Amino acid sequence: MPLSPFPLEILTTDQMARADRLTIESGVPGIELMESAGVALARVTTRILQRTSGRRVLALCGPGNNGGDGYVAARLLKAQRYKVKVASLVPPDQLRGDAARAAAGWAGTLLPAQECDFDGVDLVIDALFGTGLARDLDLPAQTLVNRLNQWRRETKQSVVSVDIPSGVDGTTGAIRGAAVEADETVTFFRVKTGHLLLPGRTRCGQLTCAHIGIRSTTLESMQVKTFVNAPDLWLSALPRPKVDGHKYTRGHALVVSGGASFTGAARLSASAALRAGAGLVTLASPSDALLVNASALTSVMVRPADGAGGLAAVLADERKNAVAIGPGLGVSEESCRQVEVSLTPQAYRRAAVLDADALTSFESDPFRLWRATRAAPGPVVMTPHAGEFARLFSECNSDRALRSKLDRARDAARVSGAIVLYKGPDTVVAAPDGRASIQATASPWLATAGSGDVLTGIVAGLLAQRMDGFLAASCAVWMHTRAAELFGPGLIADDIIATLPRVWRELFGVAS
Ligand SMILES: NC(=O)C1=CN([C@@H]2O[C@H](COP(=O)(O)OP(=O)(O)OC[C@H]3O[C@@H](n4cnc5c(N)ncnc54)[C@H](O)[C@@H]3O)[C@@H](O)[C@H]2O)[C@@H](O)CC1
Ligand SMILES: Nc1ncnc2c1ncn2[C@@H]1O[C@H](COP(=O)(O)OP(=O)(O)O)[C@@H](O)[C@H]1O
Ligand SMILES: [K+]
Repeated sequence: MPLSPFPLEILTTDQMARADRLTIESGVPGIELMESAGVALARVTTRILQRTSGRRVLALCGPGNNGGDGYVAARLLKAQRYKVKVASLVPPDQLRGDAARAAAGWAGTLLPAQECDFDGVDLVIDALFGTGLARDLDLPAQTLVNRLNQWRRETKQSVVSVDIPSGVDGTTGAIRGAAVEADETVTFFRVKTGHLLLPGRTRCGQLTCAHIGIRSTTLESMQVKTFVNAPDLWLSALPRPKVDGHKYTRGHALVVSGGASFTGAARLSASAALRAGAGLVTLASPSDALLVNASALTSVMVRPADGAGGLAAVLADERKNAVAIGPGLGVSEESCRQVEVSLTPQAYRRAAVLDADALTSFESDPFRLWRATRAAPGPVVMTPHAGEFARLFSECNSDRALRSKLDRARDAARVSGAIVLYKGPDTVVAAPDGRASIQATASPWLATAGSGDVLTGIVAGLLAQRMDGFLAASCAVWMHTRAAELFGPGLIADDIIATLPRVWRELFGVAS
């Protein structure tokens, strides 16, 4: 299990441009960086060509430095006796700076991209646009990209994108008119937000991040707060049971159940909280659901609690240091009151996870919820999916073409004062202090009823063990995905819970 597939920091395109600039100012010539980028690109390309026994390469080169990388790789591949052609989107005399120097080093076939022919080509290098893409592709570029995608689908030949598939916005992950569908993408120094956020993520294919001589220290002045969600981010904060500990030192999570016909969701959360390591888990159940809950649970305790008053009575026990509320709760005024009770300021730092109906119940008055989340005594994690996010954070959700999921989640964290875990295949966790993580792997098997309830429980279990709220939410997302990856096809929500021990074994480095 790799601790992280990439270095942890994720950059915007502006931050990447700054890292380039600082490196060049520190004395490394830009052409050297471009040469290293071309070497990394040629290496990935050669690996694919050897695997597929391909020999004929077409490099599509654009007007900027991304095109420059393409020229360097073309030269290196030709030197290895591959049959290489370059097709340029602009007349080469329009190139400037390092890109012009790289193009001057190309001594082979050069055609206008609009006239290029994909027939007989084994692999295409997409070096049209990289992180300098500033607007939607114009029509000729869109036509070229669409032709390339069609050729790839029909022939099943490979496309390798330089830095980012052309047409994907490197910061938001949005598609600017049209975008290349790549089999592999080679980026440099650090991944960009647009590589990990949808829909850009689906265009990258296999993503690798190459070292080209930019030093990590260039990031020191930038205060990067966006991270790949991987064990490196939170492993040192992961709770471990202590030899001299007991169940109360591992925390006590309280999960709030819905009424008699909606109990399954909260039971999934409760069992997941236990598997995530909470020492004790209690299910607070309406009286009419007590029997069904009690008969379906063994390790989880069940206590009667009717409405907000009943919940307040159960929560009078300070040892219950994390609450999970929302799955199967029902949308109602009483649910709002139960959420407010869960977040009531206390002398001690009780944490809370709000999901599903705990969020939707505040749809008509989100500010009422923000008042409660802002006043809460401990970390609060909200876990909306896209629908719940749109309902609750309509103000943060505007300008979707310009503002990424990451930006919107950060705004939501700022207005609510809570940690926002915005679900989806590209789950973002954003904290009010500006930290954010993006999950870099996804398992489509998670798209199954109840998997969100399990995630809520995992977050609650980690919070009960007093893990930092942002790290607990990020870790929960990773464990949830990892369990789904390990289990694979056929997964239902219960299987995520059953697979958590394997995930723990991996994290603690114990052979299974
Ligand atoms: N600056 C550096 O030191 C390094 C940069 N590298 C490469 O340089 C790339 C960034 O280079 P650039 O900043 O030159 O940017 P790009 O090469 O991504 O594209 C910028 C060029 O495209 C034009 N352009 C932008 N959007 C357009 C659109 N929609 N339609 C038509 N033209 C458009 C711009 O006017 C500019 O001429 C990276 O992606 C990477 O591949 C690498 O060589 C590593 C080192
Ligand atoms: N296609 C997908 N790929 C990866 N993860 C997904 C996908 N679809 C859903 N998920 C994840 O599955 C979970 C579903 O949660 P949610 O929508 O609340 O479902 P439910 O309410 O049924 O539990 C979330 O963690 C979400 O990120
Ligand atoms: K590209």
